[in-house]
Amino acid sequence: MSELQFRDVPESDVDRALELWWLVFHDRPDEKEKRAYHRAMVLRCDRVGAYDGEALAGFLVAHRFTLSVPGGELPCPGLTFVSVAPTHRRRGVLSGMIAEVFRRCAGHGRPIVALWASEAAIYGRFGFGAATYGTSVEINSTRPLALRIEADRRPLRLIDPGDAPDELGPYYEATRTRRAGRIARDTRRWRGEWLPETDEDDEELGPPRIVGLGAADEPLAGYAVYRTRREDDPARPGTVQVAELEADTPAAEAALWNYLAGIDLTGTVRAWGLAPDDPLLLFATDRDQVKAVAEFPALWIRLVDVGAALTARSWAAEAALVLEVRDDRIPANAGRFRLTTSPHACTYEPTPAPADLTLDVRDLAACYLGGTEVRRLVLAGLVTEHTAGAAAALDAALRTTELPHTVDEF
Ligand SMILES: CC(=O)SCCNC(=O)CCNC(=O)[C@H](O)C(C)(C)COP(=O)(O)OP(=O)(O)OC[C@H]1O[C@@H](n2cnc3c(N)ncnc32)[C@H](O)[C@@H]1OP(=O)(O)O
Repeated sequence: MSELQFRDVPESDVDRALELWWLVFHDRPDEKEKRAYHRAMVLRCDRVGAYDGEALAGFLVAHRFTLSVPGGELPCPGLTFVSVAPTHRRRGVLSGMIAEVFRRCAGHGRPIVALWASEAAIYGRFGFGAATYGTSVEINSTRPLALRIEADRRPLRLIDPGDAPDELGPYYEATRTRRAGRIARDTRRWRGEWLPETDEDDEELGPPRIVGLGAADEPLAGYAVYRTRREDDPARPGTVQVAELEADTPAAEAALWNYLAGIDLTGTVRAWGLAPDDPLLLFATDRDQVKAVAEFPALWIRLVDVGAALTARSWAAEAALVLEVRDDRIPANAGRFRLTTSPHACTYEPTPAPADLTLDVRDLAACYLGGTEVRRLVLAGLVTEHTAGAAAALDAALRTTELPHTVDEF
């Protein structure tokens, strides 16, 4: 292996980069239409290649996303298609590509980077922390869904997927201000990622269906995007697979779950990634009927420029704390800094003062959107609290009304 070079992947190399992606994910090259879709998507992204001479040993792309953070949003490269040739594994190819991404972000107004990990063990070493979690839920819908609250009685209506970007887009945008961790979706993303006729991960599922709450001349009060699976054996009921459910109120949410659980010829509703604080988990009468079957780290965040990231979000309470941050990949983040927060302002300045808390940059990333409590990390032995009450003070400042959450896997 000659010395690796980490550089841009020109358009002329995109086809072999896609071949590498199919190879490492044990996938079959897409059919023509899908191939063109992926090619066009990759061309819209920033691209990093690891070149061993002329051979492409590694590849990744960064979507140019905008991510909601508490109180606002930030530009956020979204890493995906991370692929290292099987001939070049464990020789620092991924490490070199990630370092190149960080170089491109630092000082360019991109203080955070996000990804979904193929394996949870990979990205912590690079300073990524799991910033949102998903809860997979399974509902036994062979009997009526038992709920402790009254469902909203407004009419339900089916929405043509073709109209979804216009009908659901503005509603989804509004939810981004409620929950951190959500990426802005343009029409192309709605159509390409959310509403393709065939589900990429499960081709046996039917086409996308959308139900909205509220009459056609009323503002939407909630919606669900779902697909159904028909069983060939008439003795076995089918499945409703929920991709996304958003609602204004618990009553609106109850109406949508009632609808999904009531679809004829189905006996199970599965939702793969609800927010851990989704109201369904509390207002379901029978938690044997509505079961949380898995919890998983969803969106991973890296604070590439800790100061810029911290001062860009809003804060729920006043705090004045010295943080000692460890970051062995980006030295500018490492050291002691005084964090001063209030609901109106935030400063973050280097200081020689002794630390109240010592923490790794990956753990700060896990707490950044408000999804993980610092106190829990102290209890787990990951964060050191030098001043009693410092973790509680930081938690009070980080707190958000609703937990961060996203189902926009990329
Ligand atoms: C955001 C996304 O796209 S996620 C998709 C990630 N890609 C895949 O899973 C496709 C198949 N796998 C691959 O292409 C490669 O094995 C990769 C990308 C996971 C790793 O690439 P490599 O070039 O081998 O990683 P690299 O040599 O830089 O390893 C860096 C460190 O991570 C560790 N590491 C790498 N892969 C893994 C893994 N799968 N599990 C645990 N640790 C890992 C290495 O041991 C090394 O540890 P060290 O720093 O203690 O020595």
